[in-house]
Amino acid sequence: MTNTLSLPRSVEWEETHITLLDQQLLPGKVEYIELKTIKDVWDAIVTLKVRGAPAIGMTAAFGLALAAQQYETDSIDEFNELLQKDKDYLASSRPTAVNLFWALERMVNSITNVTSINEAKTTLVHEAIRIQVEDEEVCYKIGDNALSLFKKDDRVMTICNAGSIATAYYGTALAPFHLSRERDIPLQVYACETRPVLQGSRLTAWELQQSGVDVTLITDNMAAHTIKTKQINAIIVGADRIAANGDTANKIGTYGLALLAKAFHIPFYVAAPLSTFDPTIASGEEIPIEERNPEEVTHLHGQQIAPDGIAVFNPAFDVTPNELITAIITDRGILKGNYQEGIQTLFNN
Ligand SMILES: CSC[C@H]1O[C@H](OP(=O)(O)O)[C@H](O)[C@@H]1O
Repeated sequence: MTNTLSLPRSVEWEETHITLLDQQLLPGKVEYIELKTIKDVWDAIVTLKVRGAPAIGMTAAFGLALAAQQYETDSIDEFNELLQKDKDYLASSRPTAVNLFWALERMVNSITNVTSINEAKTTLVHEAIRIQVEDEEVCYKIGDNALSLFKKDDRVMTICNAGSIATAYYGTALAPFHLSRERDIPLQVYACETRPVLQGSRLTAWELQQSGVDVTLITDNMAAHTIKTKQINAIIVGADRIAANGDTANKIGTYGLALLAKAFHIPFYVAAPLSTFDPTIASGEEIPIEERNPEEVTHLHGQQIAPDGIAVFNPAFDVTPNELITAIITDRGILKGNYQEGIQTLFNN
């Protein structure tokens, strides 16, 4: 895997703190902040300074490792109690992306057999780094598999940001676009701005520009007209949680794009690592959908754009039923057809 790209990285472990790209300041400012406490990490996840399912999981893993370095106890049992408390605290930051809970569970399980406090502290750091390194390798494979579904000059639509800054590197839905630059398979990307937090205009448009990908920004309500008039060939999106039957939670607006894909008879792809699957839930009905601060809808960069006292519904995600998904692209291959069986096979091997 030769990395000739120079994409921004969302998070880095620095021993005494975590360095984080503050995604709330993009695209105007490319600024990195230092997270020195577990509260800093929790706040960064809640306020979307770091966002994107895999990036949330990685950052929480680093946050748990950082907190554990400060534990002052000689008892392994007490160490584990402190770790469980901090794990539960970080797990309270956001409810939908299963990567957060997957990463935290993996971190706690990593010290099951340690015999000393120092070994526990070192193991936690190494496990968090392993999660990040593995995610970069996984995203490369997702990009490789996704690119096989596109041909030269295809016009592809996407929503939100499932890019390099939402993962360890490369991204999931955006990975094929970054790799297409390296392999001279020019693609045209149409990025939905993704109200209300604007991950599409602020992050995806910026990220794809950084790697020289041909990207055009549209507002979310332009999607149908754009698919028709620009003859979009396919839609590809990320995921925050995929149920055992393939129902997929992703950024609000994704379900609408899936319905448009069906109406226009074009493929609708979901790109995701195995850490975004939740085989413990049967269907999308069980996926918790985060509802966020109404001010994300009533204000734009601090400017009020709706009347005082207006009622607001601000779900951050929606669930696309599996029957609207043409294929789920993973690092282990491309799932099509009976997702229940395909996902079961993925997790049994
Ligand atoms: C590979 S990122 C997956 C996913 O996360 C984003 O949500 P948010 O920006 O609220 O964290 C979006 O749904 C992406 O598709």
